[in-house]
Amino acid sequence: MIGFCIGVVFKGLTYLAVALIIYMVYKVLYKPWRFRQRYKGYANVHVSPKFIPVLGDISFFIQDIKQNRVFYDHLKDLQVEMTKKNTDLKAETIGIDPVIGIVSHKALKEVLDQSPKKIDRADIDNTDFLRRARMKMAYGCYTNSPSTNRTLNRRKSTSKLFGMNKISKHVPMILQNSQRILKEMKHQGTVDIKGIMALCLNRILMSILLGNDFETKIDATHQYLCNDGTTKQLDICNFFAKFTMDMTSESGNLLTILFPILNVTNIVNPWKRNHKNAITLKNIMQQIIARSEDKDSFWSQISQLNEFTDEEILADLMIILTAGSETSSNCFVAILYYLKKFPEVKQKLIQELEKIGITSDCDVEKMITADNLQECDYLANVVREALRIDPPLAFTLWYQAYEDTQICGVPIDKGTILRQEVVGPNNDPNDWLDPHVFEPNRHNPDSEFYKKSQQAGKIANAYSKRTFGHGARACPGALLASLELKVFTAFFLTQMEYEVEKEDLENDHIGFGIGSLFSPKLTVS
Ligand code: HEM
Repeated sequence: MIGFCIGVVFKGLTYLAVALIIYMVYKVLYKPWRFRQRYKGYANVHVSPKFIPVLGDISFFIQDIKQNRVFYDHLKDLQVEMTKKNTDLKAETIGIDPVIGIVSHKALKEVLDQSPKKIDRADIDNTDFLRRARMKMAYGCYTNSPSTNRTLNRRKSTSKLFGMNKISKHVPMILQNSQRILKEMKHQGTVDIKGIMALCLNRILMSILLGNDFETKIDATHQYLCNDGTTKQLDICNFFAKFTMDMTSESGNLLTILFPILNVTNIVNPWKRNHKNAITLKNIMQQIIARSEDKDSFWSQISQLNEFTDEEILADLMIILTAGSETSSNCFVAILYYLKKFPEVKQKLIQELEKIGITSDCDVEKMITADNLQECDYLANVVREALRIDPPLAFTLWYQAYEDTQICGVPIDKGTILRQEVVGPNNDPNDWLDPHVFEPNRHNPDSEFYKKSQQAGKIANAYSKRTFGHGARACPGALLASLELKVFTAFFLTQMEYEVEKEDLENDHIGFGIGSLFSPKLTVS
């Protein structure tokens, strides 16, 4: 009897092993190989020269990191190559999953013309491989769904609150948080600027979304389950920041790429622990919402509409919190870095700010106002230039073909996943003169640099600027992000002295977009 049972178990295990091998051969080797072979036949599609099983095109990102370059640096070189060859699309495998990158202006225009009927935001929640960490943080949010009427109404209800007239009233609160962070920075001396700015942005967004009294309505700290098995007591903003970091590393976990089922079921660590932290975070947010007296918060305004369920609003606020913190904070780090690297730009900016009275000894609350910042054209162009040269997201979010279609004559099957390229086109030497130089005047049509660019035939159009995406699902937070960046720049530039390490300043392949391992240490005084 025992022998019989062992035999059955052995047979079962053998079948399981064979099934696993067949699955791996099909998914890891055949499917990505087949995808590459198919698109190699099209002259206007870029396919990387070598087939690398398991990692696919992720291997190029890893190579960059090994060479002390920011992980998306190779995309700038690749863009030069692709433009020369009139490439419209890129067929790449992200790990083992095939993805089409929208490269040329022509391809982007064709995609937008086919949206939302044929090509639209992917059904992220219901596509196992797309439902990676960051998107999973806000399961059920509108961002994870194609553009149905309900999705668009949800998007509209929050986007309305991001209009200039609504957000400019937040300038004093953004300033207060900047002052609080500056105090913490001065106290620490040398700071991890990316981490500390992300914290600042978290506080700002929590105030706007959940209520300006959010810190007073909950316990001071909450138990966070760390990935080394220990626990930490963290306040809500540090909780959120740590959670975002752990979710980022979860999305890069090779097992997540090979077995998306782990990512969906959350039954083993680190997925299990991250999932428990997600539940804690949601509970804390629910407590704040229930207790906040701020009738002007996004939560209050949207729930008063009585159009959406509490679950829906909470998921949407969660994705806004995720989408709006690290993006803006990383871009501000890029601004601080580039101002040190290009001191003549910093000088010019300080002169412009001084002209309207924003100086080191001014009353910042009186002088740094939405109206005054509106006057600062050079400041606006500094922000635009940072967003161009080092966009926080190297690509847009995921899109999907909902019918068989074509882009620039290339067949795209129903179900294909797509995304718009950002960092390459933003730095394309075909459109931009000296794209690696931080030159705010390239955005000023009256400047000498702009005229020189035009004479050299470098004429950037809307599709050369991809930082916030294009189309009906482009970033709804662009105005808020730009305003925050202007306030931070005006405030921190005039209220502190800082030094960036020489090694970082001399590295021409550095960048601070999401996922970058670079975080310059700043010495603040
Ligand atoms: C410098 C800062 C930011 C950058 C560079 C940025 C960039 C982007 C990009 C590239 C997308 C994808 C667009 C697409 O898939 O076509 C996106 C989507 C989104 N962003 Fe931003 N973003 C920033 C700040 C913000 C802020 C401050 C908020 C809100 C407070 C925000 C909220 C969102 C949301 C909700 C989406 C999803 C839109 C949808 O699915 O319809 N972002 N962002």
